Amino acid sequence: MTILDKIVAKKKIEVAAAKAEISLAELEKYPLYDRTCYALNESVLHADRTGIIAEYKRASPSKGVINAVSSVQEVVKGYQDAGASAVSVLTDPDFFQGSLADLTSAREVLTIPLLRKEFVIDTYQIAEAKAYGADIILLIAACLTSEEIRDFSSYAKSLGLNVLLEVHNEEELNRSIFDTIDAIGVNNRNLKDFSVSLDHSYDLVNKIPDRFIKVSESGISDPVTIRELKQVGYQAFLIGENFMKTDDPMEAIQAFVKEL
Ligand SMILES: O=C(O)c1ccccc1NCC(=O)[C@H](O)[C@H](O)COP(=O)(O)O
Repeated sequence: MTILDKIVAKKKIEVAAAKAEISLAELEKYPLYDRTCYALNESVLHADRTGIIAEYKRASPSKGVINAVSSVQEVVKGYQDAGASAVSVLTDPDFFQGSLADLTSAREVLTIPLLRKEFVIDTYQIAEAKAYGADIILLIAACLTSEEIRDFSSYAKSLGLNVLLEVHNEEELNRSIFDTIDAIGVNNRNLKDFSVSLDHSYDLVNKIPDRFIKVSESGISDPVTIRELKQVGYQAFLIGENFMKTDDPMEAIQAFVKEL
């Protein structure tokens, strides 16, 4: 069983428990559910922003605890002030020590798009994303069928959310392209064995149609890499650990941005 299989198995139990506790009808009455989302493409293409989607990440399956002390509001506000185009907040409790409360805390201090970084396997989680403050949902091709990607992205768009599709190889890309997707991210990390290689981004960039925002995800730790990825066609860059592993993620992103 791969780590992704374990995460998805646990997620099914978690989603069933959430549905039993709070119905969809109740979620739809949450104050944040009734709101216009910030547009990911506008923020990424905005001249004053960097293209960085900066992630709040306490822990991960590959690294264990990364940062147990920095508060979510302090960090995401620092990311925004440094010029991030969007912020990503992990909401998985078991493998990443995240929560929906983190998402709402981030929403309270942000005026840029907010991604619910989650393993979505059910439309209920998409409604949750809206109700707890996200503007963007992630659909990971490695744990979804083509039909699920079509249906989930269509439902997300009906709620006014932005959709980021994550792929790791050409097979996943070719079976996952729908007009209800806004951005396509190439994950440089293999979610089955944790190996990281930027070659995945370089290999796939020209196979992604230009109408989608192109995002390179994971394993980015050097501003020079951003310049190189921009040259081949990427507009956005998902970075977590490089900032979160420091004592001061706000200072770390500022220093990084100065070198771009
Ligand atoms: O980060 C992990 O160990 C991981 C393991 C299994 C599934 C997903 C995982 N990470 C999620 C992500 O995609 C990253 O948090 C994100 O792309 C940022 O990556 P990084 O800059 O390398 O922290």
